[in-house]
Amino acid sequence: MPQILDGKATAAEIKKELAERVEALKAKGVTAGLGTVLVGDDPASHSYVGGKHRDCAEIGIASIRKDLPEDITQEELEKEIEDLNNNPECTGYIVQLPLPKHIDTNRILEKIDPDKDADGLHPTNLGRLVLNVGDELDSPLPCTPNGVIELVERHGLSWKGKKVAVLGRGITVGRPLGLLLTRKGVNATPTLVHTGTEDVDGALRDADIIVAAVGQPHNVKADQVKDGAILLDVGVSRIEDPETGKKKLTGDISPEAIEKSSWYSPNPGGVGPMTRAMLLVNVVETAERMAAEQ
Ligand SMILES: Nc1nc2c(c(=O)[nH]1)N[C@@H](CN(C=O)c1ccc(C(=O)N[C@@H](CCC(=O)O)C(=O)O)cc1)CN2
Repeated sequence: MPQILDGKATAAEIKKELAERVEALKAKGVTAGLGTVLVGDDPASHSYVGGKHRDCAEIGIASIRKDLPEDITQEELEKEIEDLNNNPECTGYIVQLPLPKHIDTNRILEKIDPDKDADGLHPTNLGRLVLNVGDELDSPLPCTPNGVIELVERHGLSWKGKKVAVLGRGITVGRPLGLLLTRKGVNATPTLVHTGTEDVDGALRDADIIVAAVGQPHNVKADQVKDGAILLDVGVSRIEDPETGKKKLTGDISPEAIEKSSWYSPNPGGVGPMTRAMLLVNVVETAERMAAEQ
């Protein structure tokens, strides 16, 4: 019977720890403040950003919210970014992804002040992750990959020496996760599996741990998973529930594959809540660095 990697409970534990650090910052006269930039009307993005602000309120972090129209120009959006760079009440911020197609996302990410980058997606911070394999990092880590690592470790499991197949090579999950897995404190051996991979089945069957982040419902099948593997389900899809006829969230891993695992993260309730918790970690750590420099 597979055991559950409980993201909700683990995120709650992390938030409790962070609330104490937020209080300690306040005692030093520093209030951490998260800014969010949300462009357009995508309901899922609105719901994620709403969740981020609720989390902040729960642990005493202030909120600055910029909800902007779908037809905003690149130049106007860059001005909004500049505004957050210069706002002392905003100690860290994120630009909710994806952005509309007419916006150059990489140029926007590059405009974020790397010292206020709460998502760890600025090229300087990704570069620090590439350059520094061994020592403690004093820069933010991308939230979902960091949440995946933490979720496994907080259940008493280790990545050390494990063969890990990461399904997907996107910028918010697959690519940075590959970098995190090879850090000296983690010491796993990742294989990035993507649309150009010839032997997908072989790579998955060989893996001790599979992280699936493609957003295709039940894409990982039982015959692709070795008995006792650990399965982390990151991708999200909305499918029709055959019993109710209503849309429901589901992950990339099929129920039959989960049956063969030793541990799995449910979706929803696994990596999603950890993504939110790791954002709070970045906001608190950024504010702590600012406080230390005062
Ligand atoms: N700037 C960023 N954009 C996006 C990121 C990111 O890390 N930074 N990741 C995703 C979306 N995301 C956060 O922004 C996110 C996704 C899912 C969840 C979550 O808690 N999901 C719940 C289910 C929620 C529901 O019921 O709708 C779960 O898995 O239990 C949180 C955050 C893309 N964009």
